Amino acid sequence: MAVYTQVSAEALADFLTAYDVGDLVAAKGIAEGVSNSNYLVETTRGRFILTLYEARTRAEDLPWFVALMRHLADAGLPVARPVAARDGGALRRLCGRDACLIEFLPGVSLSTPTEAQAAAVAAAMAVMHRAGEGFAPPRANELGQAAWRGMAEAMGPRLETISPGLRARVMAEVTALEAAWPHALPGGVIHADLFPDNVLMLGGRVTGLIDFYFACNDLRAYDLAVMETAWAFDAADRFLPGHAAALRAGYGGLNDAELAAMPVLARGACLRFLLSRAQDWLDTPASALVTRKDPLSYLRRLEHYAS
Ligand SMILES: Nc1ncnc2c1ncn2[C@@H]1O[C@H](COP(=O)(O)OP(=O)(O)O)[C@@H](O)[C@H]1O
Ligand SMILES: N[C@@H](CCOP(=O)(O)O)C(=O)O
Repeated sequence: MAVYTQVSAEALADFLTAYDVGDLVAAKGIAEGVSNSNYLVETTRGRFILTLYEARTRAEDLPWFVALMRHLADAGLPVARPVAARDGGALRRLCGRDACLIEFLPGVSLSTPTEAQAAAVAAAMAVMHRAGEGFAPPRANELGQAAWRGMAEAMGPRLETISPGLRARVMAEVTALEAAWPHALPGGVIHADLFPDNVLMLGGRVTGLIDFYFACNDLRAYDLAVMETAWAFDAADRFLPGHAAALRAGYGGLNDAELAAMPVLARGACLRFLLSRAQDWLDTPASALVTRKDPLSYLRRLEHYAS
């Protein structure tokens, strides 16, 4: 359960007075998520998501994320709009954190998506990439290829406490990807974390693309590669070729260079999530109500591409 910051009913009711959203009826911490604290808030006027931003999300990036969510919602994508307070601002402070009240979207996250559902989400990603063309300024990917060596070195020998040999394997992969990374592919605004738990669906319809807090400018095909590592493996980390093919068909329009680079991009995506999961594995405070994700699941997926 991702609730790092506990919000009392009194503090929440007071927070809501800054908005024209009615009075507090109920609030519950949300079980899903890893990075930030989220509450489902019900008021006399409807439902909202309250997000309190934790350490990994930098305060100076928040206006960019808010602007991007609005830009994509304006373009017709199923992206939640941050709610403006009476003073016009979308970002406020609550319990010592930056906080945002966000439109609630219908739908559920899938644990075992079908090929058709994967294709529908990849198609939505392609629309999102096109909608991002008009969005500026660019934001660098802080967890992109250039960051991986530093992330790995910062954990250093502690990687061995997760699994013996992990440090050497990670460093070898960092080096291999530094040599092989296809920097010249088409770039743009990408989501960078479009896992099944960041998509809401009703049947075959995509009703929500959420959690834009890793969004940035990077290679578009890398965004699809991130999706492949998350949507095209089963719970035992076995590759699902039908899902991978459905993702590429749903996205459409990859050029030859992008198609040829997909295995390298997918290795990079695996390394990125292996590294961030390892950080969380080693650093999550015991008091946090959060289910840490298994870094070694992403090592097994990495070996699929690297072997
Ligand atoms: N706009 C929204 N509408 C409905 N549910 C949402 C919305 N935003 C988040 N959620 C719910 O909250 C959960 C955690 O949100 P998420 O942004 O993924 O958190 P984190 O940043 O911690 O990963 C999601 O899995 C979803 O269940
Ligand atoms: N999708 C990542 C976790 C990132 O956390 P999120 O809750 O912000 O999506 C992973 O699976 O490692």
